[in-house]
Amino acid sequence: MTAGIEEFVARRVHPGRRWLAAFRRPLAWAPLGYLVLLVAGSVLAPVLAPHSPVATDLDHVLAGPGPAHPLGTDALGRDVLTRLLYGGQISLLHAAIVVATVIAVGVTSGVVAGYLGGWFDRVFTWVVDVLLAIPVLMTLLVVLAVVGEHQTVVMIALGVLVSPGLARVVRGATLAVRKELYVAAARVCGLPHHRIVAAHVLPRIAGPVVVQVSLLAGGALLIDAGLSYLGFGAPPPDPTWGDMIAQAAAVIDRQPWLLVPPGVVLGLAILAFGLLGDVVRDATADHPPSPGEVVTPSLTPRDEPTTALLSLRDVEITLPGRIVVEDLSLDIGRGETVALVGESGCGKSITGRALLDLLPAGGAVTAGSFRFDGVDLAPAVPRALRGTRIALISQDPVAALDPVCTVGRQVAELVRLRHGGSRASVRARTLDLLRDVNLPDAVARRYPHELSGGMAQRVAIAMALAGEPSLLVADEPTTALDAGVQAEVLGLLGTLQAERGMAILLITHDWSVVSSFCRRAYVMYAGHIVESGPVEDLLTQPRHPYTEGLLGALPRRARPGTRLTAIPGSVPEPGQWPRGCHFAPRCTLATADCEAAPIPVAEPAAGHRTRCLHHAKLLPGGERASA
Ligand SMILES: Nc1ncnc2c1ncn2[C@@H]1O[C@H](COP(=O)(O)OP(=O)(O)OP(=O)(O)O)[C@@H](O)[C@H]1O
Repeated sequence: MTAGIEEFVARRVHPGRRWLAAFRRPLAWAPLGYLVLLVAGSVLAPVLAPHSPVATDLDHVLAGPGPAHPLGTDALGRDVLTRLLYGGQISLLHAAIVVATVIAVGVTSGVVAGYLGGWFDRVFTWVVDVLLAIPVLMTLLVVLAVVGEHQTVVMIALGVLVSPGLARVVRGATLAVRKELYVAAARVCGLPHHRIVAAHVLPRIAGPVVVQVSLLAGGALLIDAGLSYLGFGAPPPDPTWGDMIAQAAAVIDRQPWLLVPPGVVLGLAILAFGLLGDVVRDATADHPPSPGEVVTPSLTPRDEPTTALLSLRDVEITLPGRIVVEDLSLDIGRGETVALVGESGCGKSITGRALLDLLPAGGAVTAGSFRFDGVDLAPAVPRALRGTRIALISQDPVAALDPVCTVGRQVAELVRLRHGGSRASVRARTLDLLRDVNLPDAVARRYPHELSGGMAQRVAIAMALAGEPSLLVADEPTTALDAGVQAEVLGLLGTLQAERGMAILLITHDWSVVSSFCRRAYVMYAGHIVESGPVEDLLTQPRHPYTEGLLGALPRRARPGTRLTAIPGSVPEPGQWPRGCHFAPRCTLATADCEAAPIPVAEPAAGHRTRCLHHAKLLPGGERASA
């Protein structure tokens, strides 16, 4: 495993186990236990309290702790312990109202802004900036002046005023999760947004949210006590902790002890919320991974073209400010495996993503036609097709899996979405899918970090198969795997394809994968398809100097004693392409004509097309052959 992958996996240790580990420490239980005690004491105050909270004992005014009054009495002879217990009812309820409001407003708006992005996010950021500039206490005093007698409204107002801080944290965390491949994979699989948020976003941002909320709860208790202290709290005679502190402060010279019980209870409650936040932060921090496993390979490629399933004609794909794919025409038959091959940066992945309407932000198909199963799909693929008729697997399967869900749950989620049915039937179908990709049932209980690269890719394939797609876009599905596992995964794809009659667009830069797995291939260079045809013809008789150059650089095709040839230069960036042939600046056959105007596509042999004016020179006996 490379350092990068280790690092990646380290971020993906399942949080459930971390939380269990974190709560094994006494430090974690102490604050939780204290808060549970406080809540229980307040709720059970009518049962536990030795006196009524308003009963006065004028014979024992400002008494210290004693048998009749374990924590003493206040200036009116009321039992301090009783008032502490009852006071918790109001103080904790107020804190709970603030927390509930903050969660409802802050978490909801933060998640929506982070997940949707775009104009909503821009408006959200602007509003949050404005709200953060408003002084909370000053505004609260205005609210108190207007609706001071309605304490619930005051607490809701406090929640709204402090929620922008949490909303900003939540937005940031959601933005990070939204960029994860498994969220893109869930979208590709057609999961609705609310399900993606519930299943994949919220569990990942739960840590920061709980930390923030626990700190806010402590802060809310403090503000509530402060308001009571200032006389804006619940009206007498109902006790609150803040009110008790205010009364104790008034007689501090006569009975300093009176300040201790409410001060300690309140102080410890605030400390407990803070410590709880620390525990949650530790629980959601990164930990080292468990080692993966190794699987063994076998290869059984299949490829039988039938009638056209997908046809692209003269397609142009634009990313912000530049065209990245131009004049692209491509056909894939039903059940056919077609390769899209070329150097890095030629536009292969962008083409594959356009088929699923998954272009980067600002990207669009800006010209051409796009037919799938006889239906014109331009300018974009309907979302309903994603994950059902057209599915995607990528080169980083672990990143496409949600690290906090078991494999079984992730596959089952898609099975339920696609086919519905009872719990038992979803489970049976899930296990069938895993068996189809040669994974044992036990894998359903594992988390993504417990899988080897090959196993993770099998799971990704199982998830892609859940919708029973007619076309699978496989974007470098074996690049991250070692040679043996690579062959095994390709073999599996071949078997599944033969069994299901599914077409595959295999995006790769590896000619050995092309030759062992596909019968037809499209060679892509700098946004153009420069050559296409049967793989055998491309390998034995390339009709474009770029294809020839790629093949000439393959070590296994070199004759002993001869030097490997490499194509000089590098692929030009979009926007820096020549007007005519994009390959001309690197081509040894190029003439002035090549750069003068766009090059028409020629078909020198049936089904074998090239975008080269000089393709005849590559034939045996041609200029290149005799050179
Ligand atoms: N998210 C993006 N934002 C801006 N430009 C992008 C983005 N993704 C790709 N591009 C650009 O689009 C062009 C084609 O990229 P693409 O990823 O399709 O190439 P590729 O042939 O698949 O290469 P690789 O095998 O390295 O993925 C490149 O110039 C690349 O810089």
